Amino acid sequence: MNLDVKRLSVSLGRADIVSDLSLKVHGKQFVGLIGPNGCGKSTLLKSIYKVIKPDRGEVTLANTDLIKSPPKKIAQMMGVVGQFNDLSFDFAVREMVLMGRTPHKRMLDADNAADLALVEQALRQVGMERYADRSYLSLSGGEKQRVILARALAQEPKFLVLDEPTNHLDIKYQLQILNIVKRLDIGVLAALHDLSLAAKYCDYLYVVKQGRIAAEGTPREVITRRVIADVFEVECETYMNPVTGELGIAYLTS
Ligand SMILES: Nc1ncnc2c1ncn2[C@@H]1O[C@H](COP(=O)(O)OP(=O)(O)OP(=O)(O)O)[C@@H](O)[C@H]1O
Repeated sequence: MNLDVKRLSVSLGRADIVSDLSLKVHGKQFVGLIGPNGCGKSTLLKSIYKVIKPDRGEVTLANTDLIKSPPKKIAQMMGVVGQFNDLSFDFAVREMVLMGRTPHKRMLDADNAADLALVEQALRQVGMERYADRSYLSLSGGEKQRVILARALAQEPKFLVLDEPTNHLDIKYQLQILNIVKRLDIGVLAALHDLSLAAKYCDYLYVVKQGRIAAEGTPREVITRRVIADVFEVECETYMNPVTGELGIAYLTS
């Protein structure tokens, strides 16, 4: 299932936040968006999952026009884990995750045993099965994040959009969540702040600067001294980690 964003522009208030931006996720690629605070990553993702209406451009997922399609049709294909997960009303954790099944149901359809089994499985995947009866609002930030991912997993998405999915998570759960997402073997577009995690998990990266793509390529192609200095205004050296064989980044700006 390919995601194709073509020449997308979004303005908020009077400011141009995303300008003529194009990107692609091919098939089951895990694609990362990296870039400094305020560069437009969330705005771009929100235009993809329909919270913001872009001024111009096209967004298609498997040839479905996401800008024109009804939200329910999109939710049958795409799961979303946004950046802020607070609610005005409280729900039990199990109810929250059950909401992931809604796009696959008709109005007034009751939840069935298969739905509940998917919910239990999703909660187990994120290590939250013991919290099923807890109130969602009583959870810590990291626990909420894992429940929101469980809701997206219960949705059985064919494509996932993640906005800083490891925000709030300790290192165990950062790795666990990204491993779960990677193993789903579906297309993923994720905004990530941690460049080492982006390098470890992403097949391809887009670097966003002031609402435009400043660089794109594999992690080794784009996480370079020059790009990091240009986009993040931080001096660094990159190296091959001798223990893991992965790309390492040593930050030198004091
Ligand atoms: N309603 C709005 N009116 C004007 N500007 C806005 C509005 N909403 C967001 N912005 C601005 O748009 C810019 C991009 O915000 P966005 O949340 O997309 O950035 P981001 O790259 O996701 O940042 P972060 O890494 O901090 O999450 C920011 O400068 C933000 O202040």
